[in-house]
Amino acid sequence: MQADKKMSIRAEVLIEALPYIRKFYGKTVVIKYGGHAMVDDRLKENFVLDIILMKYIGIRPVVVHGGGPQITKTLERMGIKPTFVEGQRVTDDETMSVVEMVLVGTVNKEIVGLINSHGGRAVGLSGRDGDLIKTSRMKIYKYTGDERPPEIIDIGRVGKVEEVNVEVIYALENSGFVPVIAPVGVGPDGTAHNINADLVAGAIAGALKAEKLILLTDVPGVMVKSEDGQDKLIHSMTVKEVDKLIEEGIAQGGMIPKLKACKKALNAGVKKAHIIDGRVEHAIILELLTDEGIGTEVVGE
Ligand SMILES: Nc1ncnc2c1ncn2[C@@H]1O[C@H](COP(=O)(O)OP(=O)(O)O)[C@@H](O)[C@H]1O
Ligand SMILES: CC(=O)N[C@@H](CCC(=O)OP(=O)(O)O)C(=O)O
Repeated sequence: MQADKKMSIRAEVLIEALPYIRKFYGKTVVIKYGGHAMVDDRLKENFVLDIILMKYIGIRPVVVHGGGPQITKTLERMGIKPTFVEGQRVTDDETMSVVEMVLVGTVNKEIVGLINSHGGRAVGLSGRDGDLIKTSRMKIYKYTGDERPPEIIDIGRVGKVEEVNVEVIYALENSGFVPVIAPVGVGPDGTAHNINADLVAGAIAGALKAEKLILLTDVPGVMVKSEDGQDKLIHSMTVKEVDKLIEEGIAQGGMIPKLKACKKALNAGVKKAHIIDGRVEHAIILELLTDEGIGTEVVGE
């Protein structure tokens, strides 16, 4: 390709981004960075560059990260077998200390370190800092029959988000920092609760009335089996369809909290939520600043 042609394509790409930059200038975008999308160093670097770019063009990114696979690996090394119910980790006291150590001590610091060493300004915190995320103990109801009351399954020290103290986030943003939040909450007795990171991201996006919630994961989006048995990507769905996908068993395991997070965020006033493939290089920028749009978008009714 000729050099001048190459230059003009580059210029076109930048110009294509202009309406999106204008649209999202000054707006908050909550990004959930899932543990499965933290695959290798190159992808991690692409992720932090996207966050830094967003910040420099005037968007207000708030990062919530996961680290489920990293917690599981540490537990297995210690000889503890991980158990999940509806995508939530059953968390006893010993598991809780591993969760906090891995999420707050390792994963959070790695992301903050990467953003800062690439020219951004990030501050890491967990939901216990400044009482950012207040939680109660989550109960899971299992319905066993029409007539019978539901069985309540105890999954231990797992938190349900009750309140987000947005002042903590505003304080950091107003000083030019990108908040990077680990999904650990504080219960009424001051002890730590483990919270699914998707649900934290949904609650924070809702509390901030964010423009967008973007959930990065390891699949192209929400998939459904088509008649020929192939997995097909759902490009767009409304918040009304979320419960149906869960009830019909189309969305399972880790996809359940993602869809619930999208629903919660949209019901709280967030304009759009996206479930996208974090294994695609620069997935956030592709979603935010190009005409293409990737993954599944969830919109209001
Ligand atoms: N209908 C569905 N479409 C896509 N993925 C689904 C669906 N149902 C269940 N899943 C599972 O959800 C997983 C994503 O959730 P999770 O493993 O918690 O990822 P993360 O660590 O990124 O939060 C996928 O890898 C897939 O196995
Ligand atoms: C209660 C609960 O399940 N908490 C999650 C928190 C981390 C998380 O959500 O990480 P991903 O987003 O990478 O899956 C866990 O212990 O795995």
